[in-house]
Parts: sequence; structure tokens; C-alpha cells
Amino acid sequence: MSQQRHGSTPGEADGVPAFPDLPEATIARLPEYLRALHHLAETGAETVSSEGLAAAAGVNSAKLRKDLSHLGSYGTRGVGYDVALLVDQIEYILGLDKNRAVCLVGVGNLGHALAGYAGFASRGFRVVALFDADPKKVGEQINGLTVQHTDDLERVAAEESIAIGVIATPPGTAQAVADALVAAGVTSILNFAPGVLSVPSNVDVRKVDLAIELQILSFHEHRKASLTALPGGRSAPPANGGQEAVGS
Ligand SMILES: NC(=O)c1ccc[n+]([C@@H]2O[C@H](COP(=O)([O-])OP(=O)(O)OC[C@H]3O[C@@H](n4cnc5c(N)ncnc54)[C@H](O)[C@@H]3O)[C@@H](O)[C@H]2O)c1
Repeated sequence: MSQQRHGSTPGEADGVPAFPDLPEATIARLPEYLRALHHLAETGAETVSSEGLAAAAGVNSAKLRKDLSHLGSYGTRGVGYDVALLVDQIEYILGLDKNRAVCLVGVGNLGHALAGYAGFASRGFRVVALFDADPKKVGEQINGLTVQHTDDLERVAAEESIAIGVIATPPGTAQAVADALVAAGVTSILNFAPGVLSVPSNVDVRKVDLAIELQILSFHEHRKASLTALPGGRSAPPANGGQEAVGS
């Protein structure tokens, strides 16, 4: 089976529909493949084997081949995957060629750090607006942007065609902020505030909660300690019981 040729529109060759219906777990791994591919490209690699890419992305190679087959990308026997082509295909599927506009609501401790992070631009996102409800924060300059009052959210969202809103407000105000983002036409939300948001079905919400990740690691610590303590001197299994990283 040959890899899709250069010059064709990613996702349209080899009978693969223009927009394949991907499993959520595959979608979650695509950014890892992309990160690994960008690194390979920086080192001058033009092709990569499935084993090499799998190792760089931290997944097993059978899973990687299955994931990439959803994109119509099979690699070439004995050669592997064309790095530049695979970057194009994954960026196309993730919609990263659109350079989407992002706003951040809540410019406190976390919001400051996020607003000051330069890495979003290189990953295909433009942070175009910062909002806060506290008049004392309004007017503050961070990374070339001026913090605006949330009262201006609807107007600015329309002017800047904001597609993604990031919530970094206290949990008690996150739902109201989500409602305001939805009313302003934002259809994707990344929520850092703990808790569950209620949104219309056309709005996608992803949440980031470092405390949950720590709690999962705590579970693994607890399990390792309890196995080490087993009578008969049975030793603890490898980290994560030999499984891949949590969430894979
Ligand atoms: N996901 C994570 O891993 C993680 C890590 C740290 C903090 N958090 C969460 O992130 C959120 C922010 O934490 P923080 O330490 O930056 O808090 P913070 O109190 O320093 O900042 C919150 C900011 O939100 C603003 N704000 C409050 N209500 C608002 C509203 N209705 N509209 C707009 N702005 C509003 C405040 O004025 C303040 O500037 C909290 O919910 C916290 O639990 C998440």
C-alpha cells in the first residue's frame, strides 16, 4: 500500500472521505504525532518508520498505524511515512491551517501565565483577546494584548471571529462565563475551572484539571506501595503496570 502522493488534498485520496469520522482516542493522539513529526522535521528527517514515530510519540506502533490509516496514510513499505506529508495531513485534519482566534477569560494567576505563553502561536492559534470582570485588571498589558472588560466580549468576539474561549475564572463564575461565550458565538471552550459546564449541543467543551491528573498519579503511587508491601516479597510491577501513559 502506498502513501498518498504529494499535491493531493489530504484526506481525499485512496477512497478516504474528505473528512473521516475519527475515534476520539485517535483525535487525542494526533497532536502527539504532530509534535513528534515537527521535532523529526527540525532534525532533518524526511521519512520515519511507524516504530520510530510511535516511540517518539509514546504509543505502540500498531495503534499508530491504525490511527494513521484513518487519515488514508499507510506509509511505504521499507521507507515509512513521509514526514512533511504527514504533518500536512494531520494539520489539515486538526484544522490547524486555519490559525484560529482564541480569547481568554479570567486574567488572574493562571490566566496571566496562559496569556504570557508564546507557544500557542507556533501550534496554530492566535490569542486575540483577554477579558476580566475586575475593573482593576482592565487596561493591563500582557504579551502585547490589553485586558478588556467582559462587557465587551460579544462585540470583540464578533470583530475578531473568535472560535475558542478559554475559561480561567473561579469555579463559581465559570458557568456564567461559558454562557456569555456561547451568547457571543463561541462554539469551543477550554475550561480550566473545576466542575462541569452546561452548554448547547453544538458547543464543544474540553477541561483541563491538573488536580485530577495528580489524583490519578496518587492512585498509581498508592497501588505501587500496596503491591510492594505484599507478603512474600513480591515486587511492584513497572510504572503504570506496564501500560502506556494514562489516557492513551
Ligand atoms: N486546570 C488546572 O489545572 C488549574 C490550575 C490552577 C487553577 N485552576 C483554576 O483556574 C481558575 C483560575 O485560578 P487562578 O488561580 O488564576 O484564580 P485568580 O483568582 O487568580 O484569577 C481569577 C480571575 O478571574 C476573574 N474573574 C472572576 N469572575 C469573572 C467573571 N465572571 N468574568 C471574567 N473574569 C472573572 C478575576 O477577576 C480574576 O482575575 C480557578 O477556577 C482555578 O481553580 C485550574
